[in-house]
Amino acid sequence: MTLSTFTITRPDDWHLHLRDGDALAAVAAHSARQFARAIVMPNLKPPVTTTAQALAYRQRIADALAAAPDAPAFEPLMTLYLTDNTPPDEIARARESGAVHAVKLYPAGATTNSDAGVTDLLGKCAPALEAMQRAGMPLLVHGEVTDPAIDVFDREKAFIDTVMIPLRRALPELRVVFEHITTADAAQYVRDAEGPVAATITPQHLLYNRNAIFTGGVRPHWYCLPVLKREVHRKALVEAATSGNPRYFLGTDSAPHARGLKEHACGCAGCFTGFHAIELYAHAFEQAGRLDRLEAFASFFGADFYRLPRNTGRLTLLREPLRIPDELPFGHTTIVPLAAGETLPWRVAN
Ligand SMILES: NC(=O)N[C@@H](CC(=O)O)C(=O)O
Ligand SMILES: [Zn+2]
Ligand SMILES: [Zn+2]
Repeated sequence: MTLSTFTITRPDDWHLHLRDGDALAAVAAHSARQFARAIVMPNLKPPVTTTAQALAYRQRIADALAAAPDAPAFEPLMTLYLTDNTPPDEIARARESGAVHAVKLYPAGATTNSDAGVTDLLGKCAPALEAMQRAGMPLLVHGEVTDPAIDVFDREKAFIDTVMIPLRRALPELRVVFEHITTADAAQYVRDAEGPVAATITPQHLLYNRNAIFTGGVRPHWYCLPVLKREVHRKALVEAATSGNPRYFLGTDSAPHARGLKEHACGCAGCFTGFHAIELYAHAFEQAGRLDRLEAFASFFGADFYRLPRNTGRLTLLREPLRIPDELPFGHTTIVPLAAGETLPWRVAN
């Protein structure tokens, strides 16, 4: 039987870039329309490295939402940007604030606004990591090595071997989320590893393989990091996301960049899915014949990992075509959502 409506517990987004200023004002309400809460990434310029900065950023998000007409209630869950110099005290302050829910590792140079990131994780960050392990504060990981000698498609796998395994051997009780996994290797690592480890999976990595970046020409709106991989990896991610294993949960990695900075000689990495994320996931799960597993992936497993209550609100999807706009307003410019101009089979009911 083909469903015509589909209702789930209101989902959360466990990996979201909201940016700041005009960009924040342009994108925040899109996420609030779908999600009750989101883990908000700290890679602003300058990065959010202290609890005081995280609290100020949280207020700017609240202000942006208050200014947006009819944005539903939305709770930003804040994060800190780990640096070589993060003091253990800052972890204690973060925990006490009740507003900071995780600390993000960007290997220096790995991705957008990662210049202030970590150069030597166990060498420089051991005091902060030990404090996090004690406090039960999750470490969120952009899991790619930055060695230019390693092929860009192999950087996630190399990260598992050279960083993730030694990290988790040194700090076995540290809670770790392997963010935006893109390979069968990462899915398998997370499935089989001992201890408190989980992973987020984006809609683009469930729906597309790397051919999408090169279909008839170079397609910058499909370029994100970690870059899309081969079909065998996409299939493994679909298998993981729809498996019912609570270690895998929703994190869009919606990463807005102005149109002109994507369609550029050196285009920014990041797919903007904040407008239509849950519809993209619904499409991916339905294609896999597992729409019944969407709710736990989107609304239960992340909250459980973060030790937060599950949401009580609901979100209804209608089987009505959603044409993805060619572009959307973005401050003084525009932004192009992933798969602009295409049509999805589900859309969120108003
Ligand atoms: N995913 C991306 O391609 N880009 C993200 C950074 C990140 O999550 O790595 C961004 O902030 O633009
Ligand atoms: Zn990342
Ligand atoms: Zn991200």
